[in-house]
Amino acid sequence: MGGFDDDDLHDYENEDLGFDEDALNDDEYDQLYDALPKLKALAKNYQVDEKALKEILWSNYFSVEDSFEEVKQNYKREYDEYVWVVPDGERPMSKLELLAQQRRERTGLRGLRSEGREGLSGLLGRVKDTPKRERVRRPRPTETKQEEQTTAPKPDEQGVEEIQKPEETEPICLLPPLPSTTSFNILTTTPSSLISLLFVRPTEPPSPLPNISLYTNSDLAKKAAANFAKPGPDDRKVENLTEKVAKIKIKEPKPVASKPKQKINIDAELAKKNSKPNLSFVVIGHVDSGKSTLIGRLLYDLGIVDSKTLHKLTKESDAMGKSSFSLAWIMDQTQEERSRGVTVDICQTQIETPTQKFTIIDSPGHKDYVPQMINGVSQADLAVMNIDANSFESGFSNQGQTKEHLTIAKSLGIERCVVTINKLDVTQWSQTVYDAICDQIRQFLVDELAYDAANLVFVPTSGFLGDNVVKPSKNLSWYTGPTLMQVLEQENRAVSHVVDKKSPFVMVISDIQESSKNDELVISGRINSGIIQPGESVSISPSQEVAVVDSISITASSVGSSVIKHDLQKLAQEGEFVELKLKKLASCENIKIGDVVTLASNVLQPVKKFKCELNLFNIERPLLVGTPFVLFKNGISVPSRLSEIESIVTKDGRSKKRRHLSSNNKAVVVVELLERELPLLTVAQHHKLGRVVVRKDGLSIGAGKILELVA
Ligand SMILES: Nc1nc2c(ncn2[C@@H]2O[C@H](COP(=O)(O)OP(=O)(O)OP(=O)(O)O)[C@@H](O)[C@H]2O)c(=O)[nH]1
Repeated sequence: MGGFDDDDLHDYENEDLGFDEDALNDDEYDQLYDALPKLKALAKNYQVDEKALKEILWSNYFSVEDSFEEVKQNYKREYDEYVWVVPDGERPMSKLELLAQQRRERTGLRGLRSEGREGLSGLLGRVKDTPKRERVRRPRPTETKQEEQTTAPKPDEQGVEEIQKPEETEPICLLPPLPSTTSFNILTTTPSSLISLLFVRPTEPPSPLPNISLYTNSDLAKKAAANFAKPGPDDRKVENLTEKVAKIKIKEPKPVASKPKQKINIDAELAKKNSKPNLSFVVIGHVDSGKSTLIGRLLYDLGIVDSKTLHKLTKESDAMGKSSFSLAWIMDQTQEERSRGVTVDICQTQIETPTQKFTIIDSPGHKDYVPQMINGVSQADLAVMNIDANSFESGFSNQGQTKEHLTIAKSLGIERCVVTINKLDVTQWSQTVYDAICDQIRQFLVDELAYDAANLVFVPTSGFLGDNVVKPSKNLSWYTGPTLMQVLEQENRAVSHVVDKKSPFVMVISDIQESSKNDELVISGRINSGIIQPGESVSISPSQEVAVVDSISITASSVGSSVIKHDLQKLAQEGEFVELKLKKLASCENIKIGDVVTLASNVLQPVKKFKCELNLFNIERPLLVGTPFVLFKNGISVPSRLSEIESIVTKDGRSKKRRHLSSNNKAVVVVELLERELPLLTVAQHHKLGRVVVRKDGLSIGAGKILELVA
């Protein structure tokens, strides 16, 4: 793969890459016209034209079976009686075939095409060749190593991999070049925005975490070599990768003293913390479904927001003509959010009941703020999908965000989901409406996203009036299940797990507060794995800055009290949202949101490329090697491109070569980050941090699991 600059990306936007019939060599022409009638016969009941069939054959290496699979996936079937099937021998000729026939008539040549027709072999596109001239055959991915060795070019045959003598000896006369085929448009009949993901249930459990091993200098090379030592189906590629991974250079961090300030009994401290399970949940859903109001109501009814505060917010919202937003303003705190009545960024708050702890993340529902919503989901264990019962269809349609949010949540490793059917006051508390919505959402979650039905809970609510949020509702007499708060307590117990204190410490920075001192900074985020104590030294990737953790604090409110407490911690553990005060930094400027903090003894090396299993949603244009997109990871976005398509994975688990990716494909690909390196973990190292979302032109087009890091 050669270099790729910004100009290339702009060029790509206006260019149709991929199939060009004129560029086929003779061998490919033979294969195309051998396979085309067979594919046409199979696809006769599908709304697909001949040009598209040719392109599909080309992209599937002329395999009729694979091409037909692609036709079935991407093209509508039409009723037999509407299809006028012309017998092959009588059908009108395409422009290409007409030219070929003219040529045959002039040369008297016979070709190889099956079914009694003369083939195009040796005729089209090669017309400028003289009969004596040797032809070049391009390599095919299915060719074996051995074949490559026997056909390896000699030094004086640069670029020529196999020399074929022409079989025909008759003189070939020249024809004008064929008009070029320009468009590559095989997915135009695909519904444009239906989001649907073929999700394969991960084999590893969602939590607790598998052991994460962050590699030190020599570990990395050893581990990579060991991983790749076993022979695989694609040995040659694996060997190359091993070589690349082994060459990763790891910067040695500057030595910083790493000793906890205080000697504590770690097990006792962890036992104390774990006596209260801790759940982080994100509220997602279509714009205006009532997410902020629902959270505001929860906080108010738990006594965390007092009447005085709510009264003040009601007066302020009244003054702005937005009185219905008073509860929402508990979470929507910025001027922009309040004046527009729309949540713009995530807002997070921690609360503590007598028996449990919760982190609540409010996310934006507007389609322009999906990146912020992705950030919120990546910090949560559980999603609460909030549905507006009064306008369910607009949120659930392909233009709405309900399906997109659910798809992203599942792709980012959220295995449990609570669905609140909200604003039921507007539907006169109708059970029929509630049941119908539950059925549709359940079907989507189970059938399309492969959620386990046992991990889904449905709750009817009115956030505005407070029905069934914390207090049971008198209006919902037909509902006998738990309130939303009771469901959250059940879920907290279900997801809680014992933290492995030996897991390496990893934390993604979600916020930074500057300090008046040059070598100090306060960073906050959720601890993704392991434990940390004041006094220990940390490394921050990608800059590899090192610092000492001076103090650790947690900010939370207790149920029944509106006082917000900032508690200093002797130790912090996985799952907690913390503020770390860092000292002795050589430079604060290099530290950014999305950076990854590890212990200084476990440096995480940033990379520019990674291999990943990419699950595509419904997309309008095929993805080809070189296609640019934006990668979302750790709360930041990075311009990237598809660097290599290794294979696509069929529904029955077989892998196939393919030159492009289309809707709902699952593929193993290599992604290249274009502007900066990122510190990444594979999905085997961390179930959640090893996942990415990709977007293009403002739409989420797919999600991936990182399989390997490539230098
Ligand atoms: N009738 C009724 N109205 C509600 C309910 N919940 C919220 N609303 C109203 O719906 C509007 C939007 O509420 P928000 O809480 O801002 O909605 P949101 O989902 O947080 O909005 P975004 O974050 O911008 O997507 C406000 O006018 C609320 O008063 C409810 O249960 N019943």
